[in-house]
Amino acid sequence: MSPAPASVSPADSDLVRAARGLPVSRTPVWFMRQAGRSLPEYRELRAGTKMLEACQDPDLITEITLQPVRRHGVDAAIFFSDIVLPLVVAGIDIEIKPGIGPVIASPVRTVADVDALPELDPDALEFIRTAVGRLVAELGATPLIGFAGAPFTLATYLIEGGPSKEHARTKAFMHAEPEAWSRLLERLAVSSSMFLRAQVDAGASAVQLFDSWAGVLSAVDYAERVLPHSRAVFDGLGDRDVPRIHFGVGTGELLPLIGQAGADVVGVDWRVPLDEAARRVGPGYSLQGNLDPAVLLADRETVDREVRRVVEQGRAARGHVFNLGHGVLPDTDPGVLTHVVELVHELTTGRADPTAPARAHPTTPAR
Ligand SMILES: Cc1c2[nH]c(c1CCC(=O)O)Cc1[nH]c(c(CCC(=O)O)c1C)Cc1[nH]c(c(CCC(=O)O)c1C)Cc1[nH]c(c(C)c1CCC(=O)O)C2
Repeated sequence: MSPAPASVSPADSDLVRAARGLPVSRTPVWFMRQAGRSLPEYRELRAGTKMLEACQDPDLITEITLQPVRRHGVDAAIFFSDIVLPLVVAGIDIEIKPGIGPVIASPVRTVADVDALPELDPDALEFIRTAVGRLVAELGATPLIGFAGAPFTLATYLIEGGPSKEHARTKAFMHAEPEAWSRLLERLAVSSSMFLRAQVDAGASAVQLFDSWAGVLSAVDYAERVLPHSRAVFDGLGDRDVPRIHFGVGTGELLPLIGQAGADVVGVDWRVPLDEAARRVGPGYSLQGNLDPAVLLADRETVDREVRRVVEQGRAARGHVFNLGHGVLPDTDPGVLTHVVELVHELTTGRADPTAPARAHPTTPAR
């Protein structure tokens, strides 16, 4: 692991600088779902504790968040929690079932269901502030990314009752009950924003808003019925000076819009190469992504080739935060993640001049 130099503060880290389009010492790397999933030390620590209980225990949150930073030397920690956590704290009956995802006991199907949703009390987020405070003290110069779920993606879980491929009930509700839809998303924006503020006020150095399933929408529906509510989440941060990352899967058609929600960084999945993504998002945004997580299951030569391609294509962006195009798959060998961090650092160290040729043969030892 190669920790950031002690003299650098998280606010001046490569992650924050890349997010703002400022020069970096090397391309920063972190992985969505780096905590949990593939790490044996995570499975050991989590054994016997339900996911949503772990997310409310400051000791477990702190330790699980730190595990991938220690092991991989990533350039950022992501707060260990879940997008549904604010809803759970508000009193909605949700369980995260292993291998499935969030399951809602009483799905939101009617206008009355929307109006009956409980509100989140900011005082109930004290454990979040405690955990973030501890983490920031432990992390030193490594930035902590706070996160929340975007209103649309949260609405899909509430309306479908659990994970879904088509999101048909969600889209039907959006079209059939436009007023209740907008009330639902407004309320979700309030709780996601509160969740983000709790993390930032306790010391998180950047935030990511996950609109994982926004890619199922047309650009028109997204622009009219979803984007304003995502913008409300970011607006709720007021003048808190932290970079804002906004990510969704399958958002190729939405890339020109995603940034307009108020992002500094647009997260891109593997479907659109980063040089093309840079054209689609337009000037004024950095990019995050976009190695296909499935590539990490391939041989080392393939991994290296794809990492190099992403690094090269990322040079088209104002700033590049290296990441996967979606979360780490559970079967991923943690050793490969560590290798990717090392390779990206090696390929980009001392490459302040983006036109300089990449080294053909990195010295990273084979597995
Ligand atoms: C859609 C979504 C959810 N949760 C999240 C999203 C957006 C990101 C994305 O698109 O992947 C966000 C999330 N969930 C989790 C984190 C922690 C930080 C990190 O990224 O490392 C983050 C940022 C922990 C988690 N969230 C979950 C786990 C696995 C549960 C476990 O370890 O028992 C973890 C570590 C559970 C979860 N929670 C959710 C799903 C779909 C699942 C997967 C179920 C499974 O595959 O087991 C909802």
